[in-house]
Amino acid sequence: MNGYYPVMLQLRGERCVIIGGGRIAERKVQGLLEAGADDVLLISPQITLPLQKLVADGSLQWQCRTYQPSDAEGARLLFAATDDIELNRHIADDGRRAGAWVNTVDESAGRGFLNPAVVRRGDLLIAVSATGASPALSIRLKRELKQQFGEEYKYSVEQLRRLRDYMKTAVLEQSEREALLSLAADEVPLQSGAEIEITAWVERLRAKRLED
Ligand SMILES: C[C@@]1(CC(=O)O)c2cc3[nH]c(cc4nc(cc5[nH]c(cc(n2)[C@H]1CCC(=O)O)[C@@](C)(CC(=O)O)[C@@H]5CCC(=O)O)C(CC(=O)O)=C4CCC(=O)O)c(CCC(=O)O)c3CC(=O)O
Ligand SMILES: NC(=O)C1=CN([C@@H]2O[C@H](COP(=O)(O)OP(=O)(O)OC[C@H]3O[C@@H](n4cnc5c(N)ncnc54)[C@H](O)[C@@H]3O)[C@@H](O)[C@H]2O)C=CC1
Repeated sequence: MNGYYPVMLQLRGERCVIIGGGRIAERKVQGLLEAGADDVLLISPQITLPLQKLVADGSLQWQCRTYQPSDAEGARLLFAATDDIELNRHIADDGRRAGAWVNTVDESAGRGFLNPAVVRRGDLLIAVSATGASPALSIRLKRELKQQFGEEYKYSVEQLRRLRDYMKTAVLEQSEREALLSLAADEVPLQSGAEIEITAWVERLRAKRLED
């Protein structure tokens, strides 16, 4: 079995290298930038118009040339995103030898990582993967999740974070903190509006806990 282990990576300061500059490379670059990656290098003799715009505004570094094996060196994440399966396989091998995590956009995948379909609502990040069996299913589930977890979750998760930060110092007993945070999570999605007054919220949750 080829298993998969989900993780949330922080990419700030980490070098991400994409080989190829077509529609698929464009989607990979967009995903990286949405995740806060700030050292993204793309190598390709041709790139799409949206990619050119990202180069122009400084979000993306571009070397206008074909791939060479040393490109894998120093990459944390490496994307083999050309339209040449053989070449993608070579890029993947070079990348693994250089110690990078490799994403291959075609069936030459082999060992490495896959990109899930992603819904972002502020700090809430929902990722779905059919691990290669069906990108179409991942896209459908993403559409459904977007409807189920609307924009109001951004506000809700912000408030939950504030509450939790506050409780770390204000509610010292761990079992109580856990119970209150669990009750607060049950209240989500919150009606978005002004910032919730935290001490009143904690008192309300305490009262609710006693009721239960
Ligand atoms: C294994 C994986 C590796 C990887 O790329 O990470 C992979 C591989 C392949 N995709 C192919 C096809 C398509 N992929 C998409 C779309 C997405 N593909 C994504 C991920 C993944 N795709 C990984 C597995 C994820 C999983 O299974 O859940 C998404 C979720 C994330 C992303 O790419 O960032 C993104 C949606 C983003 C969004 O909308 O949110 C579309 C639709 C479209 O482009 O609009 C099509 C056309 C329809 C179809 O074929 O189903 C092909 C055949 C290529 C060919 O025919 O030549 C291969 C190669 C193969 O399977 O052999
Ligand atoms: N993973 C996924 O979600 C999907 C993957 N695919 C696969 O992705 C591949 C790429 O698709 P597109 O981006 O639409 O293709 P495309 O033809 O638009 O782009 C290919 C890019 O690779 C570059 N390239 C070619 N040779 C190169 C080299 N030696 N060095 C550096 N760059 C080079 C080209 O200049 C071009 O920018 C497809 O062949 C297909 O197998 C297709 C659909 C979805």
